[in-house]
Amino acid sequence: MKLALTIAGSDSGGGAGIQADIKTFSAHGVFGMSVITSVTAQNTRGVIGIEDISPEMVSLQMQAVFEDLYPDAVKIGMVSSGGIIGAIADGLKKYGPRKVVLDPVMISKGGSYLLKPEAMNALKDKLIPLSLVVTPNLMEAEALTGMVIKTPEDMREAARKIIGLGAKSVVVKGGHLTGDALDVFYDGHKFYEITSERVNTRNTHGTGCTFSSAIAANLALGYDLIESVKRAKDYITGAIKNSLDIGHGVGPTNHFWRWDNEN
Ligand SMILES: Nc1ncnc2c1ncn2[C@@H]1O[C@H](COP(=O)(O)OP(=O)(O)O)[C@@H](O)[C@H]1O
Ligand SMILES: Cc1ncc(COP(=O)(O)OP(=O)(O)O)c(N)n1
Repeated sequence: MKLALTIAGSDSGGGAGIQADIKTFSAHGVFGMSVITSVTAQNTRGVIGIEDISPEMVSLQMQAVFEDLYPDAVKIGMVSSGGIIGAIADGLKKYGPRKVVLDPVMISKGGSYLLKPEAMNALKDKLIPLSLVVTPNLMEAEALTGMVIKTPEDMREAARKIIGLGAKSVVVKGGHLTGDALDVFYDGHKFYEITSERVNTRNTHGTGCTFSSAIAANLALGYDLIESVKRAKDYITGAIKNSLDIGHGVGPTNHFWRWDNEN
């Protein structure tokens, strides 16, 4: 059995964060574990409350996981504060996992800050250099680079700049552009354009979480990085095509679509 760890926030509505990550790991046949950074009161309509876990408790959760169940891959999502980022960075340096996927979550679709603005520099300086791949959406790539991103060439330029921050590789996600859903992967040497048809749905809650945890699941299974990104793209496309019209707002991705289609 392969093991994957998510270090992220809890979404009470089950569509994003830890809950989306664990469902994604399970759908890949990977045993999921969690280090919870923050508890959000959230549903398909948005976030109504956030309470962070203490940095000390984040460190203890990492200790508990790494000193017994050492993960084959790690995904990092909502990290909220500078103190939590420091605790995660210290844990990563102490335990040394190599396959680390960083989804630099900043603001929810509804506009709530999931990363405190004053923690942006800590994310850049402490977590990006420890990651194998960073997966910003367009707004996150703009915040990391100071660029305005509107075209695939802008996405490639942003990817170059993010490699300049110390990332080993990057996927700039084009989910918020128009036209095909184009993601740009760059490993510092070569660009890959990974495209799918755009699914016409409002139910896209948790897309970034699902995509990054699918990359981590595939890395845990032993696929190389570019193959893991391609397989994650197939997974997220299916999860959006079959997304769930539940709740009264933006519904979540569906992790049971392969199972549903087979049964
Ligand atoms: N409507 C859509 N149709 C197909 N793919 C999409 C759609 N929206 C997002 N994606 C894909 O989902 C993944 C997550 O992207 P995105 O939604 O931009 O992330 P985030 O949730 O971090 O904002 C990317 O692979 C992106 O291309
Ligand atoms: C607890 C928590 N973590 C991350 C997110 C962001 O999720 P994401 O997949 O980027 O999607 P949306 O918020 O944009 O739906 C979150 N909302 N909650």
